[in-house]
Amino acid sequence: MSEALLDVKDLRIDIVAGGTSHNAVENVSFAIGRGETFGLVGESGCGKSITALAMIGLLKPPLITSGGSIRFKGQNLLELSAREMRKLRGNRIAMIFQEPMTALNPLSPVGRQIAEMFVLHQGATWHEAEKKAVEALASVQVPAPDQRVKNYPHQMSGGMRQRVMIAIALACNPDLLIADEPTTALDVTVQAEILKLMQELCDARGTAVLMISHDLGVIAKMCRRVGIMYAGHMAEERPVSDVFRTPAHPYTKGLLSSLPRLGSRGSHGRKRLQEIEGVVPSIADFPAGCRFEPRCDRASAICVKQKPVEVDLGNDGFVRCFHHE
Ligand SMILES: Nc1ncnc2c1ncn2[C@@H]1O[C@H](COP(=O)(O)OP(=O)(O)OP(=O)(O)O)[C@@H](O)[C@H]1O
Repeated sequence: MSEALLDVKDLRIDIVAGGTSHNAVENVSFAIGRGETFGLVGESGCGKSITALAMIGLLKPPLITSGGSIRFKGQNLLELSAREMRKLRGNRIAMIFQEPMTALNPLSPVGRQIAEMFVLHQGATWHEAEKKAVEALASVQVPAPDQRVKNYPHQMSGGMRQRVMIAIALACNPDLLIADEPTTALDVTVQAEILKLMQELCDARGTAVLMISHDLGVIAKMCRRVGIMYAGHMAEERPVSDVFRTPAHPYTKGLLSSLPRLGSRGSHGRKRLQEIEGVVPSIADFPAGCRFEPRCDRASAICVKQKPVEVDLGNDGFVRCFHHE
């Protein structure tokens, strides 16, 4: 990859409270090229969302970034002031959350919330910004956008609200869009429409996407490369096609074998992972060695004692496992 747009190196996030500290994310590294769509996948609680929040400077105590770097266009975001980060957020890096209702302001018409982006980041007047908001709503295929701009979030369906979130996120043509489980709260047909829309808009604008999901199926459709997280570690990171053809980490194998077969569908990630025995350990109980060791059928003595390091698999991929395939 030529110089990456985003380059996360050895990111570490700890939970520090009441005089104790627990590690939540450790040694997480990945890079995203300009215009590339990268997927981050893993079970609930593995640290996907807090990794994303760290990238836009929205991590709040007790969570703190305690190591590593997040370089965006060469600049380490962890060194920026709150003011500098505010200028970047929503402008060059935007984020779409799982539940638009919590991200949107319930007391403000959606058009106003879109317009705010143009005023805040592009110096537009409110008059100009409100005109642009209608165009932005049309670009996410909301019918009668000139009327819909006056709606409050509760007057819209879940799918329409998520379209509004996409309009807000893409208003300033960001270089990077972080989409954290953007369709999990929606029903299947709407999910597919929203993902297609997001992909088309980002492709057309050359926007890079960090797509976060518990669903490897969604990632496979949208992304070229994927990072598979387990209990705050990156287990494997590779082109999606390689992961499907030759999964290297035992956890990845488990994830793949619990994907629903064609024609069946499970809507909850947790159910799909039933083929891997056991549950993700809680943060306070992370094993000292490999964090997947208690659930792993290939584990040996070294896995109990030592943390696996990155093993280069070629073709821009690595795995962290002593007994990888
Ligand atoms: N504010 C907080 N205080 C303490 N612990 C937190 C806080 N937010 C998240 N955590 C913990 O950090 C870990 C990682 O959470 P995170 O939300 O990133 O997981 P995730 O992989 O995105 O899962 P999900 O798909 O359910 O959102 C979890 O164990 C979670 O309980």
